[in-house]
Parts: sequence; structure tokens; C-alpha cells
Amino acid sequence: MTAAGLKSTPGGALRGTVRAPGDKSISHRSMILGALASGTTTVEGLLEGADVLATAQAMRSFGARVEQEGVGRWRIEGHGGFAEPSDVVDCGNAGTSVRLIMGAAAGFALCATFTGDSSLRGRPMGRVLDPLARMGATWLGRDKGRLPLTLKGGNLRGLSYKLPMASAQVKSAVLLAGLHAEGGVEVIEPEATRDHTERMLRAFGAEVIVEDRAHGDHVVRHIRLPAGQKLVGTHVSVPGDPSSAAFPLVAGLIVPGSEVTVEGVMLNDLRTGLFTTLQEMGADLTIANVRESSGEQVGDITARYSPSMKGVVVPPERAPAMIDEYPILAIAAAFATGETIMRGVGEMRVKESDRIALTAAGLEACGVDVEEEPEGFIVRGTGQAPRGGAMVETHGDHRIAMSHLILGLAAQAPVSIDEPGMIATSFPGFAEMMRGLGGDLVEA
Ligand SMILES: O=C(O)C1=C[C@@H](OP(=O)(O)O)[C@@H](O)[C@H](O)C1
Ligand SMILES: C=C(OP(=O)(O)O)C(=O)O
Repeated sequence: MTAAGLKSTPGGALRGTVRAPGDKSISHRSMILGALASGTTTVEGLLEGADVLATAQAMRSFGARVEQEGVGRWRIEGHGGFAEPSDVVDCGNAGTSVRLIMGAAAGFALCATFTGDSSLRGRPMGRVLDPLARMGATWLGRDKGRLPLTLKGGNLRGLSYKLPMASAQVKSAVLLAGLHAEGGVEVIEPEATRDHTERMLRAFGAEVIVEDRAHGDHVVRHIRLPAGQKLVGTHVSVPGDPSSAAFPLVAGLIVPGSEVTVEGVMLNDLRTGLFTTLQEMGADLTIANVRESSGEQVGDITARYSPSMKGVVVPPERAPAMIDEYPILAIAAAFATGETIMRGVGEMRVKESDRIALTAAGLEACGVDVEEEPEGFIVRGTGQAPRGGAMVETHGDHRIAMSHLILGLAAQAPVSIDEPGMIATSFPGFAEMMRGLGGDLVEA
């Protein structure tokens, strides 16, 4: 028997105020740093999505006590280090989970075998294994460092590592390994990526030195973690996830008559590239009540129906600040007039799916003119609602699923997706939230 899909049908205006679910990146890190630290870490607002729950389970297998105390409220008792797991560590669908945990584990004299679901087993791990091997870790696995693989850590040397691609996961893996490397580590970022690991390491008591150095008109970020850091448990309040808020907000922009507010959205400028881009397209997107929470700015974002959006060229250097948001940007672009050109996003091809290929295929199936390039794509909108009326294959990718369901709320005919269960990796409660705003989403 195959599981039912999910179908979204165009209907009336979306209206209401909702709260963004907890940020996935920060939720993963709160579990991992809590387990590495000595003492108690308490977390509120944790995203209880499948990806983060996989990290919680992994932290138990490395010896931490991890308990849920209420909705979004968790307690982690860390022992100041990782113990050797007695079984395979399964990180499910979560790239952030496995890459950060491999980095953290490499600092200890232990042997751990990692695996994941079929999507994660197809994703490149060499990008993390290369710097870890240069620090002295060893690993054994199949070709090109695909999972499953076994990592042996301990006795690490320091490293100065220039990131070959803009990846916060690789940066974080090196920094976490660096906690137990002789001489500390330095990561050099030609393009700044989300800085949640650096911020949270500081909140746990570590010294992290960040320096932006000008090279001509380009700024290169140097992040240094000196040797001998001790992490101490703390309290983490997780802000709302801008990558999840993107879905109800884009729905508000494209469904006629809508007004949707998402409260408590993190506004870290290394995450808000989508909102900047939508405003450049002419979207009626306003940010209010900006405040600080646990070292991050948060605000309430309101999206009002915006029938006159225009296509734009998205600057490639903005990609790290919105890398997970291109599929939903492409949906907004399909309702705008003119070309939206998205380049410098080759990293999209190595996410949960090849997101350039699947976004292009899904939009084309819904009657949208899309041109795929090796490292980007162009969406040509007509200013009219696209035809819709397709069953979109998601290859188990939560963001591809949610993006096309949002399209279906404003297209001329319903859109269905397969594998709706995967949405819970990052946004459990997505369908209920959209229904609460007035969206017609039903099993199909
Ligand atoms: O560090 C993180 O929490 C993440 C970094 C990004 O991946 P890359 O580091 O591969 O760019 C992003 O796509 C992912 O959803 C979460
Ligand atoms: C790419 C993503 O996550 P991860 O790399 O953690 O699987 C995502 O959530 O869009």
C-alpha cells in the first residue's frame, strides 16, 4: 500500500497570525553543544522535527542524558565529552546532524559508525571528512565518503582551513573538532555563512575570535577557536525559523486578498536573504516588533497579497543567506512578471534532493517556464497564476513538498505532492498551520 499524498487547492484569502516553529539549525546545535558541555543545558522552543529528534537520539548514543520536559522544552545533561556509541548512529534525513556530529566526535578517542536514510546516504561527506582527516581523524567507508562510514577520532592536531564551498555545516564540523584539537583551529570563509555555531559556542563559554579581512573589494572571514576551551551547560531559547516562516509568508503574497503574519522570526542577516529578495521584487512584506532574544534579533513579519511583483536578478553572493529558500522563492517568482535569475546556487544540487532539478521539474509540470543551468535556474513569470494541476514528485525532500503545496493554494488548479510525511523533518504541523490560515490542504 502506498501512503497518501497531500493536495492543495486554490481557494479564498489566507488570513491570520501564526508562530514560526523553532529554528532547525539552532535546535541541532543546542543538542550537540549541550551534550559536549559539562552540566545541564535547558532548551525552550526546540524544533521537534524528525531531523532534530535524530540529533537528540544520537546525543544519547554518545552518552548524554537527553529528556523532553514539555512541548519544545528539553534538558540535556552533558559529561564534557562524547563516549563511544555501542551501535550505529542513524541521522535519518539530516545533513546538519551527521556533519556536525562527525566533527564533534572526531575530537574523542572513539570509533563510531554513521548512517542515514537513502537521501542522506547519497549526499557528500568528503567535504567534512577531508578537514577532519587533515586534523588526524581516520575513516573507512564507501566511495567518495558516502554514508555509511566509520570514523575514528582522538589526538587531533590544529588546522587552518579555507572552506572550498560556502557551507556552515563544514565550518561547524571543523570548529567542533577544534574544541579538542591541539593548537585550536581557524576556519577561513570566503563567503560568510550562518554563524549559529560561533554564537552558541560563545554562549557555552568558549572564546571564538571572528575577524573580517578586506581583500580588495571582497571580505574574507577568519574564525579562530583557540585551544583549551571548556563548554559549560547553559539555557538556549530557540528563535523562530526563517526558512519555515518562508512558506506561510510566500502563500500570503500570492493568494489573492491574503494577509498573513508570522511572529518570532529570527532576523540574523546570514539567514534573511529571501525576505530581502522578495522586497526587491516589490512584495508587501513588513517587519515589526524587532527585539532581541538569546543573542539573536527576532521580529514579526507580515505578508500581504502582492499582485505586482517583478522578476529580479538574485545576487549570487546572497546565496548562503537563503540557500534553503530558493525553491519557495521560485514559487513567488512564478507569480511575478518577468525573469527571476538565480545563479551561483550549485550547492542546491547536493541537498536532500537535487533541488535545482526538482524545482524546475515541479514548476514545469505546473505550466511555468523554467530554464535550468548547471549552477542555477531562471523562472519566467507572466504575472498570472500558473496552471498548476500536477502531481509533483518530491524525492522525499521536505522543502520541495512544501513549496509546491504553496503553489497549489494560488494556482488555477490543485497541486499534489507525494511523501507528505517527510515535511515533518523540518516543519511538523505545516499542513495544520496552513489550514488554520484558511488553506485547503487535504490527503490525496
Ligand atoms: O548549518 C546548518 O544548520 C545548515 C547549513 C546549510 O547547509 P550547508 O552547510 O551544506 O550549506 C543548510 O542548507 C542546512 O539546511 C542547515
Ligand atoms: C538542507 C537542509 O537540511 P540538512 O542539510 O540538515 O539535511 C534543509 O533543511 O533544507
